[in-house]
Parts: sequence; C-alpha cells; structure tokens
Amino acid sequence: MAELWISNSHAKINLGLNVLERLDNGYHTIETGFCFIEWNDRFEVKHAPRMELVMSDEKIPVDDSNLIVKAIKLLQQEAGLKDEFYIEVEKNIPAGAGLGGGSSNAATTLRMMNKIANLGLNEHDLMELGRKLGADVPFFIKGKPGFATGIGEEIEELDIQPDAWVVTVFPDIESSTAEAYQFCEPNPEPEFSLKNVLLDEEPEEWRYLLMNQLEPAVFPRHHLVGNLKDQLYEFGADYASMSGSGSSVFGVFQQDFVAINAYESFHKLGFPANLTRPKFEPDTGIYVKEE
Ligand SMILES: C[C@](O)(CO)[C@H](O)COP(=O)(O)OP(=O)(O)OC[C@H]1O[C@@H](n2ccc(N)nc2=O)[C@H](O)[C@@H]1O
Ligand SMILES: Nc1ncnc2c1ncn2[C@@H]1O[C@H](COP(=O)(O)OP(=O)(O)OP(=O)(O)O)[C@@H](O)[C@H]1O
Repeated sequence: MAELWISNSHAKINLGLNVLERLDNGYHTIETGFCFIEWNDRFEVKHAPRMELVMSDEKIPVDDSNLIVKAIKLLQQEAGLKDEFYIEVEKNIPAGAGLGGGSSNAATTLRMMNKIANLGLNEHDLMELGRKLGADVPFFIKGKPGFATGIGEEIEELDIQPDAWVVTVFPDIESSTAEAYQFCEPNPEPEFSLKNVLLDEEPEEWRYLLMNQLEPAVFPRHHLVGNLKDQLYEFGADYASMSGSGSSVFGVFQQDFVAINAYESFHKLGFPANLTRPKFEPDTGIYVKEE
C-alpha cells in the first residue's frame, strides 16, 4: 500500500515592521513580530516514479520559479535527496498578499521531504537551507510566533500570538515585495522598542506605538490597501495594519462580535477575508495515511 503524507502550510502576518537599513546587496535589515492566522494551504505528498507538482491555483507557475520546486532542488543539491514525489497543493493563501504563502510552502516542502525521505536534518539545518530560499522561510520552519531581526531570518521565539481576534482582508491586488522595499525609507532609530510594545502593551495602544514602515511605500501605488486599513478601524478594530509588503491588511479586535461583524462585512463587499481565533496555534504536524 502507498503512503500518503499530509501537512498544513500556514500564513503569517507581521505585527509591526521597522526597516532599519538598506544593505549593499539590496536587502534591508528589519525587525518585525511574526504570528499566524488560520489561513492555510494543504500538502499531499506520495512517492512517485518522477517529480510532479500540481497546484489548485493555476495562476501560480509550477516551473523552476515555484518555491516548492526550488526547495526540492536545494534538497537534491545540498542534502542528498534522491526520492521522487507527486506533490499536490490545495492553495488557499493568496499570492503576493504579504501573508508569506510562498515562503510557507518552501518551509513545508523542506520539513516534509526531510521526514519522508529520512534526510536526518535538524531544525537548525532546515533553517539554514530555508534562508537560501527567502528571508521569511526560517520563521515558517520554526513554526512558532516570534520576533525577527537581521533580514527577517533571525528568529527569537516569543509568545506574541494575539489574545484577540484577527480579521485579515485580501484586496485582490498582488503587491511586489522587492518594490515595497525599494520605495521605503529606512529608519535606523525607531521611536519605540517594537519588542517591548508587543510584549507589554495592549492592542488598543498599538496604533500609537507600532508601524509597518512598508505602508508608505505601498499605499500611494495601491490606494485600496490604505482604504481597507481605514475601513478596519471604522469597523471597530483596536489595531489595523498592512501585513508584510502587502497587499493584505488585518485588524486586531478584542470583542468577538465586532470582529465577526467586520469579517462578514468584508465578505459581503466581495473581498477574500479570514477570521482567526485568539491565541491561535498552527498545526504543522506531518501525518501519514495508507491509501
Ligand atoms: C515583507 C516580509 O514578508 C516581512 O516578513 C519579508 O521581509 C519578505 O520576505 P520574503 O518574501 O521571504 O523575501 P525574499 O524572497 O527573501 O526577498 C524578496 C525581495 O524583497 C527584498 N527584501 C526582502 C527582505 C528584506 N529583509 N529586505 C529586502 O529588501 C529584496 O529585494 C528581495 O529580492
Ligand atoms: N508555492 C508558491 N506559492 C505562492 N506563490 C509562489 C509560490 N512559488 C512562487 N511563488 C511566487 O511568489 C510570488 C509571491 O508570492 P507570496 O505568496 O510568497 O507573496 P507574499 O505573501 O507577498 O510573500 P511575503 O509576505 O513573504 O513577501 C508570487 O508572484 C508567486 O507567483
């Protein structure tokens, strides 16, 4: 009987994002809080005579530009992966949404292949491989909320998953990460310590203390993104922000009925939206089923 391996690939949001410095290699040093939302892709993997990738979202190419293909190639080159797989991905996280969908898929691929093909890599090895695929990938390997520094790849695990409801809205616009960084203005000395704000202050204070410094680079080019952030406040959010390099925005709500009303209102307006429970914990387990 063939074994079918199953795992979730979760989305993230950024709680505050300070861009500190522009580096010579084009990257930027940042600090940001990472947490999870209840929006995930689902992987099904089995051994096969040759590698094949099928994604439910046909707009995402399944060629060498796909981060799943890149992760497989990296494992073949650097970790001795020889097995071939059929990989099917139910793609729910929108692409170019600032929710880390591609990076999360890369991390899920590394974690699953390591287990299924018995490559013997530990978390540190997987994070080292992950950083070669993207700045966000090490966070997804860790699979725990945390505070990120460096180019976003140095992760300190911290319990910053909001004890509040989170409503995430995708404006149906793809926002380029490279462009957002290119047009942002780094600030090496942020006014407040992002880490202390996340640990010590309540979400209703965050709007005065936290900032996503990529917003001024994205809002002028995508007005809808800024408008949806304003709308989250109008619907009663205690805190609202763009996630990562956009285009998604999210609101943090202390009261469940206010959050549910906001979530349903965005749905009625036709925007893909998501509602995440307080203190949500992602399930990153890898499960096997006999077929
Ligand atoms: C916006 C965030 O999602 C916030 O978590 C991340 O910083 C982006 O992470 P990512 O999508 O994994 O980014 P990568 O795939 O490594 O980089 C895409 C492009 O974004 C820019 N980039 C990314 C990360 C960073 N710290 N500085 C940058 O300037 C670079 O131009 C890079 O070519
Ligand atoms: N497996 C994948 N899933 C989604 N997008 C992928 C994948 N592989 C490559 N891509 C490409 O990556 C680009 C960005 O997608 P992604 O969903 O990672 O963006 P994002 O959520 O803005 O990322 P981040 O928050 O890390 O900046 C898209 O143009 C998409 O075509």
